[in-house]
Amino acid sequence: MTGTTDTITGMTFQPGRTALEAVGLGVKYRRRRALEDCSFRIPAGRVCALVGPNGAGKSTLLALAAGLRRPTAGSLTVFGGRPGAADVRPRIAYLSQDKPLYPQFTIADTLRMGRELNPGRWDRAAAERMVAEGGLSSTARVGDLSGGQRTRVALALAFGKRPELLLLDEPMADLDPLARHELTAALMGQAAEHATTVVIASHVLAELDGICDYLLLVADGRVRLAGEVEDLLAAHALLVGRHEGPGLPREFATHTVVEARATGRQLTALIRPDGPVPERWRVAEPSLEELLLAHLRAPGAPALLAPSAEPRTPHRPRAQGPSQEPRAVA
Ligand SMILES: Nc1ncnc2c1ncn2[C@@H]1O[C@H](COP(=O)(O)OP(=O)(O)OP(=O)(O)O)[C@@H](O)[C@H]1O
Repeated sequence: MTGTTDTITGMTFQPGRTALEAVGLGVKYRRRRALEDCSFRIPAGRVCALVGPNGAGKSTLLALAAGLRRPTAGSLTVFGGRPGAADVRPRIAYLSQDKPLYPQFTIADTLRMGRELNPGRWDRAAAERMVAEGGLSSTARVGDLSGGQRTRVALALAFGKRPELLLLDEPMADLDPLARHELTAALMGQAAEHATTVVIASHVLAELDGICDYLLLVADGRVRLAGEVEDLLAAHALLVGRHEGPGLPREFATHTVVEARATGRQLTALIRPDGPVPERWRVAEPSLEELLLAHLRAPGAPALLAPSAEPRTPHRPRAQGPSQEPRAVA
């Protein structure tokens, strides 16, 4: 496999291949708009953080990518195909927030089901390792497990499928810190070993730092930031300086101000600099958490797509007809 190795994640990725591409993507639930005119691309082999406030559209986006829902406008493709298509679906593993499992099954029954549902691609060793590392007995009933233990079994099913695209909807929410740490390591190991593309929705911003090399920030159904974490961080600057009177300092006029906050006599601003910043400001590159928090607090800030996140398919808006109405989840 030809590709470049990421220095943070150790993963091999192929910048030319596209895992996910959205063009003018929209979803409406009856009258409610969950996603609107979203266009972005996630290159294959990336570990992408999907971030946004409650109700931003993250779960909707993951359900679309898993082929469980259809867009009401635009398109979303996975490895160039329709997510629900017979040749694409086996390449995707999706772990929803509610992690559906059969409570009456034992862990062994559950893994056997995984093997039967994924003939020819089931990685028994990976699935069993995931269960064993949690100290779980294969004879334990799923219904008797704690929330975190069920998450582990659900992840074992997802890993066992040996997916090319792993979609995780807040997978760590009910795990204790140690289990989170272990599962993150297992996830990264799997992803690095098999060059899996991972899209992971999470509200725990600190947890994403160091795991993810790609970012998709959505707010109010729209894409706000998309691209390599490194590039997005480098495109921003955190300024700290003296607050002199009301309003934004005049020297900010040439820059894009994402957010500016005054605390007493101090002003802290996250900007996208366009040219030099006067010396009176202390300038630092923001952390991922600072970048995300500033954008979450300032939903009106202009969106930014890195070149690698620009879709390659041209956007041709179509009139919406009855055939584009929402359909039931498969
Ligand atoms: N089945 C549904 N029927 C009607 N509206 C829905 C449905 N599912 C989601 N929505 C609405 O669509 C919008 C996006 O929801 P979604 O669950 O995708 O957001 P989210 O970013 O995953 O939120 P959270 O972080 O709270 O999980 C919200 O306004 C939500 O109320």
